[in-house]
Amino acid sequence: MRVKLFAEHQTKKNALSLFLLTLLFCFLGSHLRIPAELSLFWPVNAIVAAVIVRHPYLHRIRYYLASFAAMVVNDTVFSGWAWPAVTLNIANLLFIIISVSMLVRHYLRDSSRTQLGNALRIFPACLLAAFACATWGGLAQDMSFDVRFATAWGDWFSEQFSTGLMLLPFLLARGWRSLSFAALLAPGKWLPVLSVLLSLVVGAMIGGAGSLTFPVPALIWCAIVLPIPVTSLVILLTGITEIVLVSHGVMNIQGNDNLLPLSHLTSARLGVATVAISPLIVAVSMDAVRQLNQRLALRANYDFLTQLLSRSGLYESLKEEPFSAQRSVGVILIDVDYFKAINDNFGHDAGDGVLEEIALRMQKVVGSQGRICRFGGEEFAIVLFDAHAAQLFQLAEAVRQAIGKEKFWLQGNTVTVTVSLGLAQGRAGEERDWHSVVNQLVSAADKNLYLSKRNGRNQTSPAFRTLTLAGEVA
Ligand SMILES: Nc1nc2c(ncn2[C@@H]2O[C@H](COP(=O)(O)OP(=O)(O)OP(=O)(O)O)[C@@H](O)[C@H]2O)c(=O)[nH]1
Repeated sequence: MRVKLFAEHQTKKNALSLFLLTLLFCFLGSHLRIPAELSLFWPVNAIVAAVIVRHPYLHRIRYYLASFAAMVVNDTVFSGWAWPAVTLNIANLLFIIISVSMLVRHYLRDSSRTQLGNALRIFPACLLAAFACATWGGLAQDMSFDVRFATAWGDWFSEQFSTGLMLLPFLLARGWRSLSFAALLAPGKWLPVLSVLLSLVVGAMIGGAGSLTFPVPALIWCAIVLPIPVTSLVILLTGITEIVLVSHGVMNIQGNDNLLPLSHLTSARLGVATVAISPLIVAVSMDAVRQLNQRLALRANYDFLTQLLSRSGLYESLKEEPFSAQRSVGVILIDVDYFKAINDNFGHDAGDGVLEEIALRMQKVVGSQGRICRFGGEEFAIVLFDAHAAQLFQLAEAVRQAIGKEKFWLQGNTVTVTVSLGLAQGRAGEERDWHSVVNQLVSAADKNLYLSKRNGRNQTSPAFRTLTLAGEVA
């Protein structure tokens, strides 16, 4: 049974749940204090912010006050603070209010496909929220604990900014339910996670300023192969581990007393190298995306069966043809005669074979004179630029004869296959691109093709003596 902590119209339940949730994480956060007044980790602010962003009806003053009350209670009871419990927690409240205000609208609007956009918004939200929080917290700590403002500000800012940046992407990530845990067990998926672990160990052994960056390439590898929710979890755990290792002196970023006898400079150099590898990994992944796009474009622009241009491929290729209102363009539309009978008598595969063979024969005849495209089903089109009407007609006749003259071999039978053709020719005139010119010529050629069919098939219409340049298409 799932326990729902929040429901839209249950004010008391929502306030109590938020109070208890805040109290629980404040308690945990307080016990991470080492040994000074402030915590090593203060996850409460990011957690409460994420809860409110996920349940936007909690974005109300009363719920912020419930959360604030829990923080004050925790500090009063467990730390014995009185006035500082109020002043310091206003800083925490500022972080929550500012980050929620900057994220709540986008979170509702963004679909799971725009998770990246979501993640990118978290950066400025954490920056501003941490800035405000650190400024108030620094002043409050200066007054209550006599700590220098600059030192306190630095502590607050770095802690809130890093904790927010680590926790919020994880807490706001969508798509957990659609994850397949079996798929995550594939070596390709857990190897990058293992690399993150190894780089943390190596970082701890080498020490020095560069060691913090060692997991970066492995994290980018995770980002490339793992789903966003899992990547955000790995990033969160890596960040927490590094902070804990540094705070406990295991990862010595000062460069002294490291486990291996390596100098400060060696660590820095290794860190720089690690940072340099990361863009390379991103570049490799971008290249893979580009190749995929090219393959998809190729698939859309070419007909799988005949390897001729598809209809969209034809129109796409027309964009490369220099446009001029004076140039003439011709269209030959070709339709196989009684093709249904071929399918019915010899089967669909034999029909496919005929289409492939027709494509080959057309390519032999047309060569580089024009563009051939499979226009659909058993219909083809040839587009020819700057040709006279006579050339267009002669090419159409050559195609018709190349197909009709030599028999086709179908399942041990020789079969004559013929085609009917329709022609149209014109100039751009008022039109602004070849796409619309050719479109209109195809309609005209289709009417002529119908004439060829009606007059007995295996012929070209109009006959040469009646084919004249149609003039301007428009
Ligand atoms: N094998 C095969 N058949 C196809 C393909 N695309 C369309 N067809 C078939 O082509 C046939 C076209 O039939 P119709 O439009 O009746 O024309 P037809 O039999 O060629 O007769 P006419 O055009 O009037 O001479 C249909 O049976 C379609 O199923 C394909 O890719 N492969």
